[in-house]
Amino acid sequence: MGLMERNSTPHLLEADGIQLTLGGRVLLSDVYLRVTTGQVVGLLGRNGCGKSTLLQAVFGTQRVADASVRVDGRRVVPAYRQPGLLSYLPQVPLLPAHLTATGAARLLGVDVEQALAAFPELLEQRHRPVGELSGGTARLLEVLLLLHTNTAFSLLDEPFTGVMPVHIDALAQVIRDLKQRKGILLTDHRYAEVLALCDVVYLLHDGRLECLPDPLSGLRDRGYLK
Ligand SMILES: Nc1ncnc2c1ncn2[C@@H]1O[C@H](COP(=O)(O)OP(=O)(O)OP(=O)(O)O)[C@@H](O)[C@H]1O
Repeated sequence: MGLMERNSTPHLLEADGIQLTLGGRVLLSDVYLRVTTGQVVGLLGRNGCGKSTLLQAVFGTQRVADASVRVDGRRVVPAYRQPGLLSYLPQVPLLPAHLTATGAARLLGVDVEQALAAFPELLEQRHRPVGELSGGTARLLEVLLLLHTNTAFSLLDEPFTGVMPVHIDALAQVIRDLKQRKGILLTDHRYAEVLALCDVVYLLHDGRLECLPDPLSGLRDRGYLK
């Protein structure tokens, strides 16, 4: 039984003291990150600054010595092993080309009609292999399925990439609706969409993670936005 079935009380996901050197470069050195259920949290930073690596460190597929990832104060490393805790959407395509949306949803324990309800044209294609969908449509499908998994938290690496603007708006609304029952940590370079959607915004810079109290002016002051 997953965290979400046990009770409807809020949960807290924390990553703390994540230090990582890759290829001789200190990538993550001073990281504290928290996400609660009911929140959408954004993670921003330049290309190559380590956002994907940080998501993988939280999920547990990137091994980090002495990583402290906690749920409700209890250490869970690797976190992916904890049933009902995390779903993770990597930056690269996730679903095998031969799988249909219906088949993928079944594997993930997701109700496909519910997951795709806001996108009728995608729902109509639920019996087609993913490999026959356009790149942006396949990405949208992956994001929707991962969001609808029965986990307390979802980690999404670039959910908006390749998705057309009108669908990004609808997807943002799905995320807003779903945060009633889960916490969502996402990274994306679509800053306007991220700022409009997120309750909390972190900036990763030179290995340090900074929570921006006023994201718009914080990003402008640091030269990330004009
Ligand atoms: N196994 C590895 N060995 C050495 N360097 C690595 C390894 N994996 C990733 N890197 C490097 O770590 C850095 C961070 O990569 P990462 O994908 O986490 O960045 P990112 O912030 O998600 O970037 P983007 O916004 O471009 O997706 C990059 O410079 C990358 O080349």
